[in-house]
Amino acid sequence: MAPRPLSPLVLALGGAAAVLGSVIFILWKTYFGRGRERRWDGGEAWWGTEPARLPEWDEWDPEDEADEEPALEELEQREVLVLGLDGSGKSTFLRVLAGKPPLEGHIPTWGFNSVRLPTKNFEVDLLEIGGSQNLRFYWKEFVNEVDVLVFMVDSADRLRMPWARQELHKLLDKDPDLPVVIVANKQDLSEAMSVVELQQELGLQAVDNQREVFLLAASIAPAGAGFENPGTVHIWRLLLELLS
Ligand SMILES: Nc1nc2c(ncn2[C@@H]2O[C@H](COP(=O)(O)OP(=O)(O)OP(=O)(O)O)[C@@H](O)[C@H]2O)c(=O)[nH]1
Ligand SMILES: [Mg+2]
Repeated sequence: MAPRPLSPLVLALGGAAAVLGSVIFILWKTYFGRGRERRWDGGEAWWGTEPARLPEWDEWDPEDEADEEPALEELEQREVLVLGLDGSGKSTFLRVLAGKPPLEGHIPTWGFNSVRLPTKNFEVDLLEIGGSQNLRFYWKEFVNEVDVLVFMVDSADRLRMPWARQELHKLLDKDPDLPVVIVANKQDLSEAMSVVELQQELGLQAVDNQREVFLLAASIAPAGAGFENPGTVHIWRLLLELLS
């Protein structure tokens, strides 16, 4: 059968997607500005619910970060890309880091979303690109631009775990040196997969063990009181460790 010409609607959507991709890319470049070489020396892959070499939860004092404040223009920049399927909790993570309460319900990100957080020695720019299917195509354009990738997973979304795995591996293949923090989010839900299950389901055993890949269990927006999973603070501490 002869190939059919693309319908005007498909062409229009394709054009819109291409324009959206360029807009995201230009905004990213404008917002974050400068290209920079990464500083990674490599390291060992590590698995578990607790990040290695991090201070204990109760040792963390947010005041520490504000002890000495160099002038803003002196601060170096670090870039963190936050990806993951739609509804996995990326916007919630950025909101909580920015000190805002999680939103009720899922409001999809139709483009990108960012937050800039100053620390003692550098500023951290976190960029979320929405996880809906039409935006996933653009993810790979950004992985070479950043210092760390956070890949958010809804641990209770068992049906779509193969999709999460596929997208994750595309990104891992795109940049073999990029440190990756995989967040096994929504551990507060009863149907959530454990990190051991996720290690299997996400195909992480196959990842080169010289690569820096971390898998952290978290409940970023816990539905109830009393949860004890490491959450946003632990992820943040690990990011600071990797970015230093
Ligand atoms: N139970 C539970 N719900 C969570 C958790 N984290 C986020 N959510 C909820 O999951 C839903 C989706 O969260 P978002 O942060 O909007 O997801 P997203 O990854 O930004 O989605 P897109 O922008 O569409 O890619 C919201 O209703 C959140 O409140 C968690 O740890 N536990
Ligand atoms: Mg979002």
